[in-house]
Amino acid sequence: MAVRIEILKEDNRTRARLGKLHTPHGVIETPVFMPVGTQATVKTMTPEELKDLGAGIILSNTYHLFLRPGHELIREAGGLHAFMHWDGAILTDSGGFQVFSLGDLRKITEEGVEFRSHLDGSKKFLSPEIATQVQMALGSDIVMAFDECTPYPATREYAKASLERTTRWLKRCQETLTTTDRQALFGIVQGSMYEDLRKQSAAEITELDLPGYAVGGLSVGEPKELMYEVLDYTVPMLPKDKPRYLMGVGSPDALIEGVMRGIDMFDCVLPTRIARNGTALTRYGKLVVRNAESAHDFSPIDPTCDCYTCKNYSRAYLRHLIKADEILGLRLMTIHNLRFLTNLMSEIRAAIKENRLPEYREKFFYEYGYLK
Ligand SMILES: CNc1nc2cc(C(N)=O)ccc2[nH]1
Ligand SMILES: [Zn+2]
Repeated sequence: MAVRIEILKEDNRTRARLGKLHTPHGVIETPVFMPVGTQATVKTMTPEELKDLGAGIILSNTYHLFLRPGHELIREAGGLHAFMHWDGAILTDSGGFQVFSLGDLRKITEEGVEFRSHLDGSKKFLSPEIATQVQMALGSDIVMAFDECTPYPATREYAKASLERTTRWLKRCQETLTTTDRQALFGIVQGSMYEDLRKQSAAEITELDLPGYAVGGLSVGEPKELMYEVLDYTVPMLPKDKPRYLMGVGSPDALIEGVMRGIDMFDCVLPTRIARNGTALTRYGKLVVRNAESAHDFSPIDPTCDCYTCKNYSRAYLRHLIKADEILGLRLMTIHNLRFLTNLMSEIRAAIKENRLPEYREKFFYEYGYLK
């Protein structure tokens, strides 16, 4: 079954859209934040807990599963859904980004990328064909094209050569897939921070009439204002009737700004990663529960939050668990941060529905402390 988006409403003052993403493993309301489950698990969460938190789609990483336990084992298990007991939707990244940021990079050729595993230093090779075949073995619902996430900053020359190779690699990914499976392949627009190169990449990628498009090459160290500027001119280059996915984003403010600019899907490791080191997201900004200020604070992280953690545990107890390196601390903080984000996204969807997204942004940014 093809992956497609049903646009329910276009905001009248911004580029935001309210939609439903139809996938072989369920229909997901958009805009949506996808929790990251890099190694076939959203760290410390059971699939049932993820469902209770409101998650309908998660991201998993080809690079990590290719290295361990290997895609053949997961195929043998009946695919990633069966292997990890998750019956919601799964989007898999292609491994391109990790190869450039995790593996000990050896060399990029037209054929693909040779690298050393970050696990044991052994030589590995990923190509558009291999990355696509791995994702098919995993049985993911949304397959990301094998691309080069152009580093930041990049010269125009490098960015141009890089985006053109990404387009050639995308065509090779497409050729690897059967006609049916092509309905799961999302292309990724590159072009770094150059408007004309983004235009070239978007034109080349959208020519292939894919089921969805990602904006890549962002959240790679550039200032947030620059990311927003690139989105301002790049998103309108993408077809309105297809899902738009902003990779690696983000923080609450970036989620709202991305939605305002027409993005439907987001993923980011930050909320679950900072949870495990004791930082909670709240509507009033970040709360570092491991700080001394929480030691005698017997109130919840956020009294307005409906999550299991805020209903049953105090900041003092969470601080104790985190400082004592207790596993329950990792779990309770993750539950809160994921629930915070699914609540944020449903508040954003309600604001779009009721034509009050700009006002919602103002209120959120003021409370969150972004507008002094
Ligand atoms: C955390 N930032 C981030 N930027 C990304 C860009 C890509 C990409 N393929 O351009 C993939 C994952 C990414 N994660
Ligand atoms: Zn909570």
